[in-house]
Amino acid sequence: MSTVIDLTSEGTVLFHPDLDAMESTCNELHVGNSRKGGLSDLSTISSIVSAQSETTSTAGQHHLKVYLRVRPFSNEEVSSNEDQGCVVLESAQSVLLQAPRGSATLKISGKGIGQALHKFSFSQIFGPEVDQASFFEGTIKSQVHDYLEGKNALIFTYGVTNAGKTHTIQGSHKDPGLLPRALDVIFQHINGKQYDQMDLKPYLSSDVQFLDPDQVKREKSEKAAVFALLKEEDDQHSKASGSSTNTSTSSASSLCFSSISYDQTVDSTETASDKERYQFSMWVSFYEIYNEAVYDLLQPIASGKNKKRSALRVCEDSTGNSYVRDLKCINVQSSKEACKILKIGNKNRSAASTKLNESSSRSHSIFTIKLLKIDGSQVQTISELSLCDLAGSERCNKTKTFGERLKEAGNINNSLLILGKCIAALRHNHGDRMKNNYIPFRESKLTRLFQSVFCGKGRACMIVNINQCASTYDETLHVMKFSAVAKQVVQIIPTKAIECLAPRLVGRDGKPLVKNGVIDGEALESYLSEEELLDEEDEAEMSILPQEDLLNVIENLKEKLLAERRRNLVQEIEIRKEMGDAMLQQLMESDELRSRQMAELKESYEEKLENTFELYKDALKDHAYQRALERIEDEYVHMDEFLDEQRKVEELKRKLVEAEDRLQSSAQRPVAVTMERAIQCSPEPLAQETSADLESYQTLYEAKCAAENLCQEKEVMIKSLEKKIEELSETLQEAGESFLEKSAEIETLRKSLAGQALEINRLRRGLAEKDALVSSLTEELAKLSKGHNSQSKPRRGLLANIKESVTSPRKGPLTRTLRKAASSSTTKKTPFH
Ligand SMILES: Nc1ncnc2c1ncn2[C@@H]1O[C@H](COP(=O)(O)OP(=O)(O)OP(=O)(O)O)[C@@H](O)[C@H]1O
Repeated sequence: MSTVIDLTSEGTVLFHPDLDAMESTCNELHVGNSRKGGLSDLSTISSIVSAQSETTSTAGQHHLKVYLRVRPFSNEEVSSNEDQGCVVLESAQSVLLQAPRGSATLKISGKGIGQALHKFSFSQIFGPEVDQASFFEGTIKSQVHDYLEGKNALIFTYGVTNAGKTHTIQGSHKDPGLLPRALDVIFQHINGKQYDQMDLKPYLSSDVQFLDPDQVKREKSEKAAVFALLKEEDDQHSKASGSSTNTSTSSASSLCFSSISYDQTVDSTETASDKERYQFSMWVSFYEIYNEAVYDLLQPIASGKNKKRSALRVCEDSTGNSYVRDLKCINVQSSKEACKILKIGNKNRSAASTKLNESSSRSHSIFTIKLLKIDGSQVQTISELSLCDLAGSERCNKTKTFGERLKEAGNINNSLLILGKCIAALRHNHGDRMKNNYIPFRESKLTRLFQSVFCGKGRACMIVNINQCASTYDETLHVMKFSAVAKQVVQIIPTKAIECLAPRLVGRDGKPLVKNGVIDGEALESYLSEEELLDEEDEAEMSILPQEDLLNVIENLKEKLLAERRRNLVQEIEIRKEMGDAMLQQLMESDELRSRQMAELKESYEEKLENTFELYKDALKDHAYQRALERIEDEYVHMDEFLDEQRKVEELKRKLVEAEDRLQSSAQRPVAVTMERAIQCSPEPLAQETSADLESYQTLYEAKCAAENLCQEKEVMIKSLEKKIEELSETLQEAGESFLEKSAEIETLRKSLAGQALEINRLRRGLAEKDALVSSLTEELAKLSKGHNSQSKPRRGLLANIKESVTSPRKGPLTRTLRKAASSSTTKKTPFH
């Protein structure tokens, strides 16, 4: 597919949402077919694109930063001839990709599809020689500083397996990556200003929960339990190795760092006294999205073969922001503690083997750091920094996956595809303000969780990791095309972001604690989404409610349920009716269209037939006329010549008659003998007379011979004329036969037309039957819906359970829900302090 670069539009490129079509800013060059100066031409386009990209970043608008990191070759790669110069770093912003021998790209470019050379531009490119510290400095350091100022940030890595994503995010013990470095910057900033109580905790997507002493106790024991996981592992390691030295090189067990130093100056508008006033509380969580299910990486994995990890739900709060429900969020007091959390999570991370990389991670892992900025007992801001290590972006065919692995690969590809679609739609919407394309955030867990950042609640930054291996060139090219689109995304971040992010403080059960200084129970309804409300009620204690209250609650719920069902049913009927109408309309339209098309077809066939018939007739006439002309030309004798000849023949005939007469008069003497004798011995007068006769005879004889010759010639001519006439008549006969054949053909075509007309009639009849069927179905549907309305039979499920909970002393979750609901309705309003 070729790149379409449209320099007239603001976004400069047109593209398909499909990833294969995402070739936006990549500038493809024809190898061996480049016009003179082609490279410079395209470079110009590229620079226009980048210039536009950078200059449109007005206040509040930021182009998504897309950084490229090229990892160095490993020794094995060098020895297996992976280095074929596929990646050429042109400058700090542009890179060339040259298809190597054997790559699919080169093969198809050889067939004239696509190109062998591609050029891409990035916010910044980091070559293989760039170390972790410089990479951190050049990429996310400024974002970490913004984060300390209360702004949200999302950093995600994208690339094929083995491209260096995990190395970039986590790094190793000796060479820590972005996450440990970010943690270090954060802790150096908040050092000495930590809020050491654990009674303020992030809640839902961006609120804060006030914990009572019991809850604080539970938090502490949960934290201890999580850290105990690492202790267990350490113990196992030391037992296994028989010494206290851990020599493992896996990132999961070796990540701990000690020697990071930075310039810790954080640009801030705050005064020194402001800075001193604030305290910070930091909470981290670590989870993964694997096969479209979210798992808490800090949840201990139950032992036993059939024990499955329980997946967490992605919910939305009343502001529409997604969060992972029941995700562990652990308070950390130092970067060391945070790193331990990372280590624990890594241990749990699913990483089964694929053909490409034994330790490849096929899940998206997300490490989130929430920072509360506290002024006394008031939470000023809550900011969130998420680092997401996306799963390898290679496609199923490359990894040769089967069964469960295929499903896994499909899910990875799907969520990355949805991410691609969202990015493309975001870019498209910005490019054309008139269009407001649907952005499919909700189609995958990953994009649901990223949605708020992409929609202005923070700044996102994408790190594209690539290797330079020839064998993964095609996948790498795919990654680059994806990033080319991402680079065009513009994020619009409200300038008053900090105020917007000021969190709400909620109580033990998640209810907002304050409204005009008083607890507001009613606000709870609007604050939590319906789904959330029910979920929260699940956990309420209900068994202590008196039976009467419970029955009331049940009645209430029953009424709500019935009303909801009625509403749903009406909606369903309406939708079905609309669909039926639409289908009918469509059928009618298509029938009309078909009839019209058939009539047009018939007309055009008839016209064609008539034209062909006329053509044949004309051709036959022409042919006959030409043949006749040819014959006339061949046999044409001028009239004068013909009359002359006739006259000569008449003359000769006359002479012949005279000669015969004379011959009769001298019949007693045979001419020849007399002549001879007269010549030899006769007297003079006789001789004279005889010689005159002889001369006359001779002339006559010659004339007779000439006349005979002429007659013969004429006879020959007459015969040849007769022959020609015969031939002419044969030709005419042939022409007549071919005319008859053509007429027969025309007749057959006419018959087939009549057959088609019959078929049309049959189709029409079929359509009428279908119409009848549709109307009968519609009637049936109407009847059904009436019947449904009148039936409205109660379902067991929820009500049965509720009733069961009333009669049974067992504490089920629903019982608890009702109890809590009832207790919340009777709660006294108390002022907040
Ligand atoms: N910049 C770099 N410098 C040196 N080595 C690197 C660099 N980037 C990656 N590596 C090495 O390359 C190998 C693969 O890297 P890594 O595991 O981070 O890839 P990945 O993209 O995360 O793969 P996966 O998708 O399977 O998780 C590792 O051995 C890593 O140490």
